[in-house]
Amino acid sequence: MLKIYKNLKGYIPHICVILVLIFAQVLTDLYLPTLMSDIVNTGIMKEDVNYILHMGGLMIGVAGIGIVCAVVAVMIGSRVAIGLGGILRSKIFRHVEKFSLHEFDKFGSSTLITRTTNDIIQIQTVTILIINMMLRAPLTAIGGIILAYREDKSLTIIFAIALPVLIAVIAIIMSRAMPLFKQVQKKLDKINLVLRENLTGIRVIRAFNRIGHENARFDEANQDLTRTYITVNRIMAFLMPVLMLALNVMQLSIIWFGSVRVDAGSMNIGALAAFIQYAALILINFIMLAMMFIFIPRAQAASERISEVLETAPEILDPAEPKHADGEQGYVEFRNVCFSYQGAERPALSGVSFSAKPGETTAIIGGTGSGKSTLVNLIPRFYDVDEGQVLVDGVDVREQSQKELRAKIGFVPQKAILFTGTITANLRYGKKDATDEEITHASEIAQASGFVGEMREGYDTVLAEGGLNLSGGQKQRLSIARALVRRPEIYVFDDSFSALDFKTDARLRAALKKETGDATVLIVAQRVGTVMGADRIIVLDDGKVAGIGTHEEMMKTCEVYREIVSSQLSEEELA
Ligand SMILES: Nc1ncnc2c1ncn2[C@@H]1O[C@H](COP(=O)(O)OP(=O)(O)OP(=O)(O)O)[C@@H](O)[C@H]1O
Repeated sequence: MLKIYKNLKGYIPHICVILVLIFAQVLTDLYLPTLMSDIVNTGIMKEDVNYILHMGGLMIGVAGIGIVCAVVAVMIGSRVAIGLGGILRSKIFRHVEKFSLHEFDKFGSSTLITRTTNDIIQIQTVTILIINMMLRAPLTAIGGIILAYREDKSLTIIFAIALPVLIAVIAIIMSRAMPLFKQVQKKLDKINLVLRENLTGIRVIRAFNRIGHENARFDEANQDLTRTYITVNRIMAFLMPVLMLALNVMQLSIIWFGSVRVDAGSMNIGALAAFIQYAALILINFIMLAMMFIFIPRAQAASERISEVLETAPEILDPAEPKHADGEQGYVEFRNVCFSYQGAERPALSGVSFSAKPGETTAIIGGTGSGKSTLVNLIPRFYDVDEGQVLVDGVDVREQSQKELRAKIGFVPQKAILFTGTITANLRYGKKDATDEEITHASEIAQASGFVGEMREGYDTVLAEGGLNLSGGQKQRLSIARALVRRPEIYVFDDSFSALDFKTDARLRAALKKETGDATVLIVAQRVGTVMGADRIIVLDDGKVAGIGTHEEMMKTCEVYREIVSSQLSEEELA
């Protein structure tokens, strides 16, 4: 947790003010019983009404100062805690932005979201408590003991007996509750996971009639959490009564032994009244400290999870001195590339070599899982190769700045991802200053202008989260248009025509050919029809290149390609 609190550097002045305020409030809390003792001894015993009124007024004033200090301290404390939450959220967001896909794969997106939201809220809540209680509780308890000792030394023995017993009871209760609190955190994570999977997979769940199964899965996680919560609360239920019992026993003992001492003339009534108040103050602050320790383990778990994200170094970093590719534009070359995903048994790609030049279309075809997407993901350096080299414009991608490299590429991912906002905003995503003409032109080529024109708001139509209000094919076409607006040197279409019907696919490719005249085009496809016209077809089989050449050459020389062609023809013929 200390690591997390290093982020509070900018709030040091605030924290200093809070500490001063809390110190002042503790002084007022501790001063009040002394004033009351004076009222009893001097005012009431001597029936001096003026003294009572004077001291009563002073008490109200002191209490007022205490209240103001407490309120202002809580207000500033909350600001600091919420500020810390803001800092952490932005740090995680910025750090995660630098992650390579390997780190995303390692964490998974759902836990990254929980860590950025839920975990930070936990820390915020505990920070408010810590700021307000960490100093106040021990200071008041210690100050109370000292002042009580000053009022009457022998009566302080009651504290010496009661407090260790009390600490032992709190320690026993907490030692049982703490591990359960940690479990609660983990079980909350489980519920979040089930819930997220349910929300994102709702269509699949309904289509497969698995609502009952999912309900059972949720109920199991829910009941598990509820059971742990109940056990924790059962244990915690002892805390308050035990503390209240201790408070009452302590006060009873103080009154009993105190009155004996008053009777014997060794103590005055004022001191006894003050003593009772100090006892209450000490105990209440012990309770507060105990409460704080309930929340700390939760925040501890949350801060460990946050630190884990922040301490994960992104695998893909820019070189110290990035090289610029001068002269050559649009050259992509793979030299004996091998690549494996973390923890995978077999390499996703091995010994892949080919080169693509400007003005040429290179198509990549192969069965599912043969490594097509993996191959194109290496061009914008989403992952680093294990062996060999990927060169863009003659320079190894690892030696270029990621920004410069990616600026050269118009990437259309396999899953069309659009953002909440208008269609225009989505199409300008890769080129902020694109003109309206550029946008309509790109949409025409991507065969998107037709359906956009039919929408009531046209290009100003607001897309729902992830483009939910569009069909799969419409999303793909907008995603293609977004890449076209950029007019990059290299186009990468990762199975981007799969959701289009044959006619639209053909029209789009014909328009694309004219548009991408001088650029380098890489197309990943499943359909032979999409790749047939390419200058070069790379046939992948189980991560290895099974053949490279034109359609005609491949038909003659590549068995795997012939199999793909014949399987598709027969499928279409059968249909
Ligand atoms: N993020 C990942 N982590 C681990 N393994 C992965 C990951 N992505 C892909 N793989 C594995 O790498 C291999 C190649 O996957 P890839 O996505 O490149 O295939 P593909 O040819 O594009 O398949 P498809 O046509 O189904 O999209 C597969 O065996 C797959 O299971």
